[in-house]
Order: sequence, then structure tokens, then C-alpha cells
Amino acid sequence: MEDVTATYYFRPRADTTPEAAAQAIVEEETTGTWTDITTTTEYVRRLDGEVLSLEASGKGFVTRVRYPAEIFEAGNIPQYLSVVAGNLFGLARLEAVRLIDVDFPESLVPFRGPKFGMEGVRRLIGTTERPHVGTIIKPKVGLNPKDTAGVAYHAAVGGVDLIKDDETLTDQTFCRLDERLSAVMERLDEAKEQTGRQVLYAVNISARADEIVERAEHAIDLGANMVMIDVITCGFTALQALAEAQSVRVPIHVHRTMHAAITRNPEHGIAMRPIARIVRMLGGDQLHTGTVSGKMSHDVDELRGDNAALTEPYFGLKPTFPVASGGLHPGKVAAELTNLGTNIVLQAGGGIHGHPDGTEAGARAMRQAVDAFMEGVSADEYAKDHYELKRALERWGNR
Ligand SMILES: O=C(O)[C@@](O)(COP(=O)(O)O)[C@H](O)[C@H](O)COP(=O)(O)O
Ligand SMILES: [Mg+2]
Repeated sequence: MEDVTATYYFRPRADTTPEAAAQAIVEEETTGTWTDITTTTEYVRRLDGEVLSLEASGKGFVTRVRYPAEIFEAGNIPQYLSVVAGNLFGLARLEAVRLIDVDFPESLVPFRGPKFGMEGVRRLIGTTERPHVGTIIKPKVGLNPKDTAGVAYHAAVGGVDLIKDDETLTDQTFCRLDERLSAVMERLDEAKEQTGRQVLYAVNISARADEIVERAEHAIDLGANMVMIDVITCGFTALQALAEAQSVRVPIHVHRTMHAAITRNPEHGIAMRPIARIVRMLGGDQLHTGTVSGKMSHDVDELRGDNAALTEPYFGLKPTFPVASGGLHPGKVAAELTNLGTNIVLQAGGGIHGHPDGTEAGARAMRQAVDAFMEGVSADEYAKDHYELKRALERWGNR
């Protein structure tokens, strides 16, 4: 049976050699502890982990370690994480340690993955190549259901493929989920009458783990054609429950709010790559992974690798649609697509609702920026006979 390999960056404490530090990681996460014990037996030895490689990297070291597959309970992601991303982060002998990536053998990927995935979402929208354009209802919170639906309507008529709730909006008193969802779906039907185009609305159903499937089923009964989950705050298995529920037959948009507390520090924590792999395994159809030019911190090389982890062949699982979001506007579209390719969802909140002529014009400008790129024309050139894009570039510039 093939084993698990995990890659860590670490910086040992001054009194600890890199070899001892790497060994400490392996022992802590397999059969060891801080001292030799009298209770161990020969047959336990087969579960010992192993340091496969160790090399200097920047101010620290990178090590690849082997964890025997037998240590893992197949299909139990919380247990997987307790090994590859467990106590090691607290070891005092390590000044810093970061899980960079993890490779699970097929025997430990008994998951079904996305129900729709990138291709399935494209089929719903009717696209094959072009990037999808999405928007987040802004302001994040505060609008009542009627006004939320109005914003959604204008974004849909303007040309977006996806509209989503913000990560902080769920079922608060000022905008109850039921009322909001019904109002938005009604206005989207109206927009579809006009444009003939299908638009997905990712209603945020984030809730306690034992209620989330019920909340999704309820939303689907009310007409939802997509649901959204804050996967870090809800927990990975909440996503698993949603994706494995036969009753949840709509795509799942995965937001990663709170991720940066874990992923941002290049020396300590968990990189986005293992999180991306787990979200794909557990059934996320779309996942935020970051931008190359937006408002959130980003590492372009890491980001490209994260998106590849979502889309490359992986034990027959469908690809998850990467989402680039956060501080985007039409002037940034070319940079995103040049660096990340066109199999991507480009999402803009402020970059659409902040357009000088309003939401509909903002959505048109984003679509025009995408069309310009797909036609190999610069945004500045394209703006000469596309008014909404011209106005957006005047407001936010071309980068
Ligand atoms: O609240 C926000 O900031 C956003 O709605 C973007 O709005 P704007 O388009 O107005 O910036 C998203 O939550 C971020 O993209 C999340 O970050 P990430 O995608 O990196 O997880
Ligand atoms: Mg948001």
C-alpha cells in the first residue's frame, strides 16, 4: 500500500539540528513523543514515519516525510489533518513550520469529489472556454432582501455568470435567507427572460455542521441553483456532508474566509495547496484561491500551483473551478488571465458595484474586459468603442 508524503518548510530552534527537527516532526505525528517510552512494541515500529529528504531553503529547510498509510483512517479528513497538520505546529524545537503540500495515495482518496466541477458549472452557464465573471453583492451586509435582489438583477442583466452572498451574510434579521433567496431568484428569472442567459446565485448557507445540509435542502426547495459555504469557519466535513448529500443537487461555491490566519505566513501554518486538494476531494465545485493583482496578499507561483491542484488529473475527480477574487476590476482582468489562464472565475464586488454608472455598467465592463482578452485586444483599445469599459478604466486605471 502506497504511503502518504508531506512536505514541510521549517526553521529549527538554535539548539536543534535540522535533522533532529525533521525527525521530531515525524515522531510527533506517528508513534513518538519527547522521550523514549517503555510501552512500545516491535509490531508498532511499522507505523513509524520517515524523513525522506531534507534540504536548505531560504532561512530554513524543506523536508519531505513519509507517513505509513496504515496510520490514516480512510475517508476521515479530520483524522488525516491531525497527522499531517497536527501537534507539529506547536513543537518548541521548531521556530516555525509550514505544511506546503501533501500527497495522499489513491487508497486514502475514497471521496467522490465535485458533483459538477468546472465542466459541470460551465454546462449550466453554457460556456466552454471563456472565464466566468462573478460578483459579490455589496455592501457585504445591510441591504434588505428587496434591494439585494435589485442589485442581483442589474448584475445579471449586465452580464455576470455568478452572483454570490458575501461571506458574512447568512440569515441575519435584516436580510432573512428565505426572503432574500426568493426575491433574488425572482429577479434572476426576470433577467433571464430579457437576456436568455442562466445566472447562478450562490446563497450562503454557512451554519452549524449538524444543520448545514438541512439549510441547503431548504434553500434548494426555495429555488436555489447554487449554495455557498465558508469552509474554514464551518469545517471541512461540513462541505463533505453537503457534497455527499444526494439531496444537494446544485453546485457548491467554497469561500475560504479565515484562511489567511493559517495560510498567509510563508514560514508558519498551512499553505493553500493542501486546503485546495482537500476541498476538491470533498466536493467543492468552485474555490477561492486568490489573485495576482488584487487587494489580498498573494504569491503568484504558489497560486498557479494551487489552481493546478484543483484542475490537474487527480484520481478521476472532477476539476474544481478556481475563483480569483478580491480587489478586482476590469483594468485587472488581463493581468489575471495572462497569469492564471481562462479556466477561472473572475469575481468582483467593488469592481462592479463601484462602477461610476452603477452595477449593470460595472458588469458590462467586466465582460467587455474579458471579451477584449479573448479577442487578443488590449483593454485600452477595446475601450475605444465599449463605453462601460472606458468608464471603468478612467475610474480605476488599467492595472
Ligand atoms: O469581501 C471581499 O473582500 C470579497 O467579497 C471580495 O470583494 P471585492 O471584490 O469588493 O474586493 C471576497 O470575500 C474576497 O475575495 C475573499 O478573498 P479571497 O478570494 O482571497 O479568499
Ligand atoms: Mg467577501
